[in-house]
Amino acid sequence: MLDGAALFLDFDGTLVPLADTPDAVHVDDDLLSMLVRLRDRLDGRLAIVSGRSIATLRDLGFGDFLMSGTHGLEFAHPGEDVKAPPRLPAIDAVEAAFNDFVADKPGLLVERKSISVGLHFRGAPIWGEAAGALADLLARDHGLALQHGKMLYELRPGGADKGSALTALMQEAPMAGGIPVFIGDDVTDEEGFAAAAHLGGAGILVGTPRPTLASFSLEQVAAVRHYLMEGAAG
Ligand SMILES: O=P(O)(O)OC[C@H]1O[C@H](O[C@H]2O[C@H](CO)[C@@H](O)[C@H](O)[C@H]2O)[C@H](O)[C@@H](O)[C@@H]1O
Repeated sequence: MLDGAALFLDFDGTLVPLADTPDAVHVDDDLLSMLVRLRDRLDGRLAIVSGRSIATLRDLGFGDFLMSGTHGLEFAHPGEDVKAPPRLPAIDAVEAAFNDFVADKPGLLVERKSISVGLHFRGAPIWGEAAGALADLLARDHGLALQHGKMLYELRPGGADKGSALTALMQEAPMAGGIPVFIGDDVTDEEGFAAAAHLGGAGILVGTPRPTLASFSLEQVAAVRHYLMEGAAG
């Protein structure tokens, strides 16, 4: 089924299971070597499209891959510099406000990212509503985009999403000419599903069924890995 595809892969919750904290995920060598084999079969048409920053994705082992990071704001080809907007002073102000908020609330976590900042409440779900209210207020005060995630609120510059990333990458080598297939699990992946469908391809939703713009589904990360492995083996 993947023959002819231009494959766009989300990271957290798609290639690796969700973990308690952002730093607790593990990328195994088997995953990386399988993705390399699959990319070879697809004549290079494989990209990682994540909410993570490209710096973090490179640290996790994806340095050799075409990538878009921070929900469509960053781009990088293997071995090349990251193309990204600058880190705004407003992001530093939000990070300071988030740090004040979490100071007396064990379990909450502030994730400093290259050009954005996340407030995680997986470790203290009781604070989810208050975290959302704060994130919403700060987004409006500072003119930033509020990105919803899984047990996460993230503030970032607007003007891009995973759909715009897919559309941009489809216009150039190596993705151009393929049929776009976007695999992801989160709400931030919905724009990717929509853009893939708009260009004649499709989205694949990972995880529990929900209203989605994806046309297909896979039930969990293990099923994604199996599906990709079969694609890599041909
Ligand atoms: O677009 P993705 O690759 O799925 O990245 C989205 C966000 O993923 C990370 O947060 C999520 O995964 C964490 C580790 O499993 C989990 O603890 C957290 O609850 C999830 O929301 C990452 O930390 C964010 O920066 C990404 O934006």
